[in-house]
Amino acid sequence: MFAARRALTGVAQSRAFSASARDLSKVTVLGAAGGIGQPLSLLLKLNPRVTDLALYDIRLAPGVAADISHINTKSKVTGYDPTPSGLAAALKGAEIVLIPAGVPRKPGMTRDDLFNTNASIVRDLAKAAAESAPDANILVISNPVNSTVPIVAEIFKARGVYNPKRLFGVTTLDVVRASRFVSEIKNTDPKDENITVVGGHSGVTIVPLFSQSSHPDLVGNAELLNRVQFGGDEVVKAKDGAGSATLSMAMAGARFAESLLRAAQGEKGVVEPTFVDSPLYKDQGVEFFASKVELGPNGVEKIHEIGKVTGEEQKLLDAAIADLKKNIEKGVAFVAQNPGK
Ligand SMILES: NC(=O)C1=CN([C@@H]2O[C@H](COP(=O)(O)OP(=O)(O)OC[C@H]3O[C@@H](n4cnc5c(N)ncnc54)[C@H](O)[C@@H]3O)[C@@H](O)[C@H]2O)C=CC1
Ligand SMILES: O=C([O-])CC(=O)C(=O)O
Repeated sequence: MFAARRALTGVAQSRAFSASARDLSKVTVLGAAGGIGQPLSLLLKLNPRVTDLALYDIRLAPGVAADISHINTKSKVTGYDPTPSGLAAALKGAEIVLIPAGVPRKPGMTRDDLFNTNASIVRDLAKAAAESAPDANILVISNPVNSTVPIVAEIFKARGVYNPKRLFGVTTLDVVRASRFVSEIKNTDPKDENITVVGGHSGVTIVPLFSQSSHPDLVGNAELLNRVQFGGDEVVKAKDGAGSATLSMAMAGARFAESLLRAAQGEKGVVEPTFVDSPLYKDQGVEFFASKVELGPNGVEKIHEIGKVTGEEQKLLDAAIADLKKNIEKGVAFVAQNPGK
């Protein structure tokens, strides 16, 4: 009788837990006062799936939070002070942690030129996340993504809390751009253009697979390929020293967070492109790779195969793999040589 009651209580408790876990979604933004952080936080405040929005930055997060908190949606918004305890409190209980902290490019720079500054920023934030939110989905936006994602992985591994299903490099902007650029050429609605983009998030590591779209004739369109691979440069140039893409990136980051929340709340078949710990090219020494990933309550549910590609696309993939390997190794070596405090 006692055992039966205990068993029943157990069921009731786990139901209660999953019900409340469904209802409560804390999302934390690290770097929330920046060019991406502010509009991203705004979009998250407009998302009814987010119940608790935690904003952290080394400057201005309480101000941004005060501003956003006046928006008449239900979620609670809290801005945290730039202290270790502020950071820990921002992270505690988070289901999703988005990291757009770090410096952006100026004209003439590559994303890799940001490595020296951003690697240590991401490393230190990852340490705090491993400590205070080890089970959260970590979404890395800070560049160079091809290297900052391995940095987070190494930090989590060193602390024994690495879960490859919950670490994501955000490459959504590459598919957002690809669908928009194709729609401009084809005079279609970009929402109908599903362009698969695989690889990583810089230059030649960004590989659109037009042969798998409804416009296979676009394979070999050098101008379009260049625009997709170097779309970020277009914005850096136009902003003329004042930074890189922020608004389109905020939209892409908010879309990815929304997809994760939908999947966590039980929706099936939610697929997003993302840079994850992936088996696809491990035999070639590439530990992380962006491809279509089905999301689920545990994060990564299924990593899609690349599928059929043309000879031309295979050449692009080969070039991407060579660069990716170096970018990933650079992140891993950084943590080994600079473990920090
Ligand atoms: N994954 C992607 O597709 C994209 C990535 N990015 C990258 O996102 C990053 C941020 O770009 P923006 O928002 O334009 O830069 P930003 O300079 O406007 O904002 C960065 C924010 O990070 C904050 N920050 C710096 N160190 C921090 C720390 N230790 N803890 C918390 N916050 C910290 C700064 O105070 C600032 O508010 C850059 O590295 C950029 O290259 C940008 C566009 C697309
Ligand atoms: O180009 C940059 O430096 C920012 C970025 O990652 C993008 O816009 O795709």
